[in-house]
Amino acid sequence: SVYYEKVSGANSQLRILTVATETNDALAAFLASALSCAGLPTPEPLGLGSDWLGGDKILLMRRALADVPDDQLVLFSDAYDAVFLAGQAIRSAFEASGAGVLISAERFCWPDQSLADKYPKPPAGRKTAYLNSGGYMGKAGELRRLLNYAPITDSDDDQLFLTRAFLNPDLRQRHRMALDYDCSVFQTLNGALSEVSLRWDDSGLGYLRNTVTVLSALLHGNGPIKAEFWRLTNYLGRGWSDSLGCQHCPPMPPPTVAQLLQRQSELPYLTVGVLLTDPAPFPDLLLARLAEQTYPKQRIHLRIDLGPGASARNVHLAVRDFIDNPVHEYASIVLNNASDNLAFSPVSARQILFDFIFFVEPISQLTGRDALTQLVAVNRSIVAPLLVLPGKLWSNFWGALNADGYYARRLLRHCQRRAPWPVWNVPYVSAAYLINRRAAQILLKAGAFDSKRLAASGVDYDIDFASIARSKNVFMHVLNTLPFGHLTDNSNTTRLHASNDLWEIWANPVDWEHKYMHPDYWRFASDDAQLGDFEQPCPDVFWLPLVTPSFCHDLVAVMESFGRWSDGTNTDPRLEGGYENVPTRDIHMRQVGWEAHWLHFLVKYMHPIQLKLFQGYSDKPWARMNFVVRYHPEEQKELRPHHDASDYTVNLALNQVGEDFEGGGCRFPRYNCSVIAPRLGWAFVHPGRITHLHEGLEVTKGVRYIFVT
Ligand SMILES: O=C(O)CCC(=O)C(=O)O
Ligand SMILES: [Fe+2]
Repeated sequence: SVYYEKVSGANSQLRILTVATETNDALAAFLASALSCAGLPTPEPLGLGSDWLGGDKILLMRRALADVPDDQLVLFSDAYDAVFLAGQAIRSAFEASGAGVLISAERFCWPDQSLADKYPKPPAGRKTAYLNSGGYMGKAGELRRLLNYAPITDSDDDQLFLTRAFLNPDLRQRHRMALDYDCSVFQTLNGALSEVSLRWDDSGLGYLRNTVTVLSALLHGNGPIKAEFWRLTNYLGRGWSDSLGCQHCPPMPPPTVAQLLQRQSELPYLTVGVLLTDPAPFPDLLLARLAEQTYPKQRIHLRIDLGPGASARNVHLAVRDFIDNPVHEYASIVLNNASDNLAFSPVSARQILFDFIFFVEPISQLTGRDALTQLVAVNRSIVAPLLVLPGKLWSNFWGALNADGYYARRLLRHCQRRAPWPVWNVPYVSAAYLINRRAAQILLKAGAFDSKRLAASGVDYDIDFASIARSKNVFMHVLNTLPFGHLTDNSNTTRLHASNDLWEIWANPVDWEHKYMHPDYWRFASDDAQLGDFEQPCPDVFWLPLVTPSFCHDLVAVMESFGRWSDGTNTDPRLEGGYENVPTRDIHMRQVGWEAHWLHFLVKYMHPIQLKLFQGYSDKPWARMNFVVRYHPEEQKELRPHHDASDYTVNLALNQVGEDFEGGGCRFPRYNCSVIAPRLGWAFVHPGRITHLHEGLEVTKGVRYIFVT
């Protein structure tokens, strides 16, 4: 898609010829750049649909020039790594050069280095001593004669062919061949990156300044610097304006949900592929957030791949729950329980029948409900919503690569800023991205989805995928129009427990809080809240909304699957003294490997509350005893009056009176007062000693779980 408005009509005084065997994003960028420059005609691609061979470039040009009038000015440029920066300047620069044929110059002698000392010396201060065949211009008659100076076959090297002509003094003189040492038309970038710099003009548009010579008209990303070249193009050719944002981007705002629903039957079909093949923190949130996307589900074919990396019980439960939920109304749902060791799910031909494929990896949490809608609206080959690991310098795109194709630098200059349609061409995206059908077909053909080839290569699949996309000129973009969501860190995600997300309290605190902190907790923890805001069911016993039902459910699941409840006698080998004065049937947090996590919880979430409830007790809380108690009429049904060995005790209800059990509660005899209707996910907090003797009341039916600390 080209969104440029043509600034002026074609210039009959110049024709631009290029060779392009296939259409791709690089060719589109080349064409679009010409359209964005005043005074340039639309480039004419030669050779579309044919196979690529070096000598073809010369042969195709000879053929194309055959019927062009002799005095027609013609510019040839490579198509896949070049963009125009200026239009009118080309003609004047050519005329000023006085050359019959002006040829692009670069810093490296290639492909035959032994020819280097045959070259004439460049003017003082110029390092572009050697010929580059990616760009040249001249009158058609002159070019035709030059290109026919010797026979060439399609497998010959075009640069060598032109080099030999240039190094022949007779030919050089006859055709008045000159290298563009000043880069006045042809700016080659290989080896010159440190000598060009991005500048901003008065209207905020980016342009490139060559610090040695001049402003050039045609930028050529020759050699192995493609990622740097495409990075620069984000800002050039009216690509970015400081005030207006992305200029390559569609001028309209994205469609609203209402508009979408109106034209639902015209909307493209999507395959959404959720790749739960690696450890997946918060799989339930991931799926729920996907289900909350505004893009109409009737246009989405959902495919979930479960791989060995996601073997955790909670992942399977989340997927089961999600698929069993009938409200989703997807066009189809397929669950693929991969038994083999696939690193990356293959894309089937069937999926490519649809207009787009959206890949979602286990570390993507798409909280922005319009993400899919906007990605579809920008319709790029590959486009990723910008996702960042909260509070960390880790994102799902990279701004630059090292020589091995791995991470070198994250940031583009402006990508962190939201503006109308900022779409950035980047050398690597991951975690969540939309691929349009045309790009998917190219990538499929190139083997990007071939898991056997990938496994044999031993390369990480994201690195492999991005490098294939780059090699095929399938551009990867990152979009930053909305807060689309965030990444999770799954590098230490455990799969050992019944409810692994509880263990994510350090690695992924944002989602942890979303899933596990009671939504009303924050009100009580805020600076405004005071002692008087806490309900007191009994004197100096304070109600506190602390955690969600999910927390309660998950913790009970962990305990029950662990299963080694104490026997309720006074002998307790888990304690230092081996003796428990007031035993309960319980499991300690330490036994399930979640003690440090809970102690962290106390410091992070109980400390602010403690400061309000017990003025002057400003030390960070710590607890020796952290355990879940199970009361059951036939096991332990009550607990005799006692004091706790604590300054204060937190007693958290993990299930619900009336539903899960009858009876129970906690009685404080000194006040003749009981907390008999514990609220799920709420804790009551009371002093442990002296005044707050307390007892656990009898459970008459069912099972009561509490978490005491
Ligand atoms: O059953 C209750 O709520 C009281 C539990 C208790 O006091 C304890 O475990 O120390
Ligand atoms: Fe107690």
